[in-house]
Amino acid sequence: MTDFSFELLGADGGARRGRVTCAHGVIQTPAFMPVGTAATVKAMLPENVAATGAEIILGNTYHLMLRPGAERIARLGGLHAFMNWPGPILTDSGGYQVMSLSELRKLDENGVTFRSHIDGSYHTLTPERSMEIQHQLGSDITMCFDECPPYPSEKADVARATQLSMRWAARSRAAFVNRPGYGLFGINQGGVHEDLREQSAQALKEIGFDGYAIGGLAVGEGRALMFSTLDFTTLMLPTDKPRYLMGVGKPEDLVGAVARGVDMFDCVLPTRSGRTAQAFTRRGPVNLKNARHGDDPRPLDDHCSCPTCRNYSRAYLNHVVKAGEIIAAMLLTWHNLQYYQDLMADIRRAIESGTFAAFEADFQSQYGQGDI
Ligand SMILES: O=c1[nH]cnc2cc3nc(NCCN4CCOCC4)[nH]c3cc12
Ligand SMILES: [Zn+2]
Repeated sequence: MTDFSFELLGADGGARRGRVTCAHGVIQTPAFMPVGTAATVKAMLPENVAATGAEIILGNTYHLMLRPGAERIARLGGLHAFMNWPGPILTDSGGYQVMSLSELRKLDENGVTFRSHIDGSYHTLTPERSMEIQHQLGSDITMCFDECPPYPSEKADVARATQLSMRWAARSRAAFVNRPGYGLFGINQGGVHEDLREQSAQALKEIGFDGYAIGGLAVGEGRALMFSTLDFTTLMLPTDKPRYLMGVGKPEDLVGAVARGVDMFDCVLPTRSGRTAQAFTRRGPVNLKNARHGDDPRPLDDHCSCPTCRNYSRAYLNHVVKAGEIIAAMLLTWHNLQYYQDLMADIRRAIESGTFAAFEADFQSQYGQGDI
């Protein structure tokens, strides 16, 4: 079995072109990970997720530990077999979703005790239990257990959460089952504060990880503050390891974050929007509920090769959206995932050819135009 590795293949300004190798395959970076929360990328068959060009998907520990249970998935052969996704899987640690989804009971040095949003049962997540669950799922990339402070927060509380997260990072590292091909990523915290980000980066580098995520962002701080925080944070992280910006984001966020040295992304936006009638196109988002599409025979995006754009008109999409038909979620989700993967492929090609700055300028001029 090959070891977990990251190769930096090239750079163009701050943008990097790389390749991650892990147990279940190779990931070209910059990469976007579709979110497969409850062992499914909603409204998509796994083979069709792969057809969009996605090479790695994200699974949520919080959801899977509550239902159907990590031990059950392990008994059934692990998450790859269970959900029929043979490629790489990254799982989050569960911490962030406990804070945003469960009826939080208590957070202390040991971990978090909470009630399930599904049936009210009590559960505890600690760094050790999170590592055990992610091991049972068989994730190629395991995330450290951390605490993501809300925004805005007093700097003192960001410092407290950051220092706790660094102690939890050490416990995560100690509990992680080392296997060739399987990696553990640390998560940099510190809010929007350069000194706290530096302390966190130092702590993580001393422990040593296979990749470094940037947490604590995309929590309401806004794009300008996210980008200004990235401007100094990515430079603190090792250049020879992947950098993963958690929960991001909109197409404009992806392009701007790649320019600032980010290699990996995940976000529910393309799939969630697919279920709420929003489609992404190279000229910006389009709401298919809008009556103006009712007689429009054109495809969503005549530059897109997905089945939705090859076979259906905007008029049809408007109809099935208004009728609440299941195919609406299928077609719009597929298109959105294809749009995100095509954007990442264009970004990778631009970095390879040393034209990323021109690509970014062209993207910004087109994307903001609004729909045709
Ligand atoms: O520090 C973090 N640690 C561990 N997981 C995270 C996940 C995160 N996800 C976001 N933002 C998600 C924003 N989404 C945008 C689309 O709509 C849903 C929310 N920020 C995040 C920060 C962290
Ligand atoms: Zn399409």
